[in-house]
Amino acid sequence: MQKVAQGSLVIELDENGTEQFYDSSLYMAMLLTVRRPFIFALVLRVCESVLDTTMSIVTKKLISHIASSYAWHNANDMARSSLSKPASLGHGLGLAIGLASMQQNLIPTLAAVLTFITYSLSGHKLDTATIFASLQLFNLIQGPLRQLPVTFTKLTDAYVALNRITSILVAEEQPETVTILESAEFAIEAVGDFAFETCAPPDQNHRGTARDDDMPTEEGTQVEQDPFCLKDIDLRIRHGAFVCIFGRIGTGKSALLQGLIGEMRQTRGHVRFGGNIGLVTQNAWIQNASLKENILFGQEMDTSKLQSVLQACALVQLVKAFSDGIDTEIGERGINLSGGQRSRVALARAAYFGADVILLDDPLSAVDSHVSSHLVEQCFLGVLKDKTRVLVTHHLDVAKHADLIIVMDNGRVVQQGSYPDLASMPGIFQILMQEHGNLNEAPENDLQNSCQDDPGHNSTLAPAENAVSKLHIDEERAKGAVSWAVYIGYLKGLKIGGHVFIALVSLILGQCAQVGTTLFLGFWAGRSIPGYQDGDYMGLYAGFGVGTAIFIFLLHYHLTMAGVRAGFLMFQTAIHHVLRSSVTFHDRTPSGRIVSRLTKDMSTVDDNLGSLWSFFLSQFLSIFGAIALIAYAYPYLVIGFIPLGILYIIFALIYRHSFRELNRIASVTRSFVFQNFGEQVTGVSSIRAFQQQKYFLKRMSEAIDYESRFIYSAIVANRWFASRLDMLGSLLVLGVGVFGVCLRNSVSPTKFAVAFTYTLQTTYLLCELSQRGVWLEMGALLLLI
Ligand SMILES: Nc1ncnc2c1ncn2[C@@H]1O[C@H](COP(=O)(O)OP(=O)(O)OP(=O)(O)O)[C@@H](O)[C@H]1O
Repeated sequence: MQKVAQGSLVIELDENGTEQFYDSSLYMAMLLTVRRPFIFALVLRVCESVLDTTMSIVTKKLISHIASSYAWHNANDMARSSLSKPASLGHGLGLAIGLASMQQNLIPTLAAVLTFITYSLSGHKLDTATIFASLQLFNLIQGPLRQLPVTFTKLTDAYVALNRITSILVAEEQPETVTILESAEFAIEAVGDFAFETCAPPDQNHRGTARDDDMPTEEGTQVEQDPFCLKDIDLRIRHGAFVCIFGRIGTGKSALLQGLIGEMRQTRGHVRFGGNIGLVTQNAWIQNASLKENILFGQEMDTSKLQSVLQACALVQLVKAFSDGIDTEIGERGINLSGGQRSRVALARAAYFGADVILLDDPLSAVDSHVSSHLVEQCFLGVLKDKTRVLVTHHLDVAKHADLIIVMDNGRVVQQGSYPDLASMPGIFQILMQEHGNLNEAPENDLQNSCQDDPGHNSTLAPAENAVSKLHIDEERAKGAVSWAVYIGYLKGLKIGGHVFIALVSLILGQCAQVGTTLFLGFWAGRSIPGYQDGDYMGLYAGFGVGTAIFIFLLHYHLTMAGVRAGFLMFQTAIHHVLRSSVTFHDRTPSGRIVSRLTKDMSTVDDNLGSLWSFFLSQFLSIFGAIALIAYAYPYLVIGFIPLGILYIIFALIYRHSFRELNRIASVTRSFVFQNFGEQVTGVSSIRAFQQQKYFLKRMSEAIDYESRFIYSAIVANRWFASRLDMLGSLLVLGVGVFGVCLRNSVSPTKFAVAFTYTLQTTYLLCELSQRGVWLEMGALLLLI
């Protein structure tokens, strides 16, 4: 005798029978199993491709399109054309997932059918002990078999992710070309050549424009194809100097600042700063945080310093205009500021930071002459007067205040010197001065006006009466359970009723066929159908097996098709709405949140909803089948189900509530991670220039930790529930075992075997059912948001 022990179950099998049985069953099971990983790999590839396409559409095309042009009018066409590729992939995906899911569910049934037929054909007699002991073994391998493709998928997933991450990890790192030396003789010493790695995208490329208008040259046309270079740079700027950089557009003024801070590849020479650096970029970078956090930038709060910076940067009026004052959320998470306001906030950040060298890339471009004069007077020549300031600007009226003027042309410094020298010297600077008229007249009045009008002179920061209230929308988080109306709306709205109906019918028939198969095995073992020979039993049993296979295929195919169709329709609708929604919506909804919704959350709906439904429904019916079979064997045992059922409901309710809420919060916090990441990528040059990498890395890891906290709590909730279900399952098995022993004389071994087999199965199914039920609700929840 050989003992096969699994948990509390010990099955005793006859040695000959066991070997024969193992031979036939293992070959069948292996035959069916080895094909599965390949199908799953195929499905995975298709999924990856769909997800990649979708991600690129959402992040690159749509969101950037929305942000840049708000082109609502052709939103429909765009959504349709953008989605045509994923939509065509969807049908193949439906079929592949349908087949894969069918295989997964079919294998235990088919393996059992083929095994018993093979066993019988090889001249062995099927009896109750062999049938139900082997059925039990099939049930036992069912769990690992289900896990196998999941594990394989996860492994492939990890492999794909690793490949992608590797390409980022092995990417060339930016060399530290910038040296900061407090004791250096000059505030900035830059000697050498610099080059961009690639050509600028057409919309950023000024070179054509500048040359076409002014000096079209052969050189200009040729340079178009090569990345822009700065050549023969030789700058030595003394501490505390105010330097202005002038030149026509696209001549390399901003590039010079980028070269200095190491954002261009240095092909020759060196850059040395005599103190720490502050930077204001041309497109001012604003964090999704409060106005105060944007200005403080991780520094200690100093109220009087903040007041003077706000006043110098002409921000007092702005602060007073908000009811939350300096604590108002700005950027994507709050109020969107105008270009001029953004650059003044960035300027205030640089001024508050207290860096020794401040690089200012055209902060005056988006402000009128009135505010410009205020900034020059109060900020550049005021609070920053002791710092080394390098200002790129087209405002030639600032030139007279400069200690040093640098003129750029075609990536070279063509002139440098004091204002009187350059103004009297023939050259580009003189031409620019002539083109812009005599600039010595205007600013005086402007300056006076600015001082009178500017609320900066009123030092109080209390909100004005007509202050704008906070516009920041906290990410909504639906509460409570998902109502049936949502599910019905989902079915109606997505026009998948036909698929769902066929799936339900197939499910019921498939379940009947499955239970029938088990019962029929009992009849076969007892030879209880009069006039039936072994061949008849075999034929009918095979018929049951094929019937089950067909119904399972129909179930999974139709549910997957419904899921895929629903997924694409929802995605199309979501994209359509995002494109058609008002400017206010986009002003107030962070793009990180939209990207999170349209990618991660949509992919959860795509990947899981269809298969979750099919698992949920089939397991629900399996449990009914199992209870019916147990009731058939031991009607009195059903009474014992009642207290266990009550306990199960209590545990399930507690679990469902916490698991659902934890996942909801995790989904909301995930948006912050996306937001944080997007924000830091946009502001990477500022972060590097200010040397704030550590501070931002810390913020990012805090955001990830915060999200993980809820994910781990959800996993703990899962284990809590699973352990309680294990306990209930063990009680159920104990009950059936005790009944089996007590009623051994009145109940046939076949009946006991059927009841025992299904009791063990029910335990596993109950656990799966509850967990998938909650996941299903989570999927439905995503539809609400
Ligand atoms: N990130 C980049 N990558 C590659 N090339 C770039 C990049 N940024 C700018 N360029 C190229 O460098 C040239 C100089 O651009 P830059 O921004 O320095 O001009 P600018 O003198 O500051 O013009 P403007 O006055 O309009 O700001 C551009 O014509 C463009 O082709």
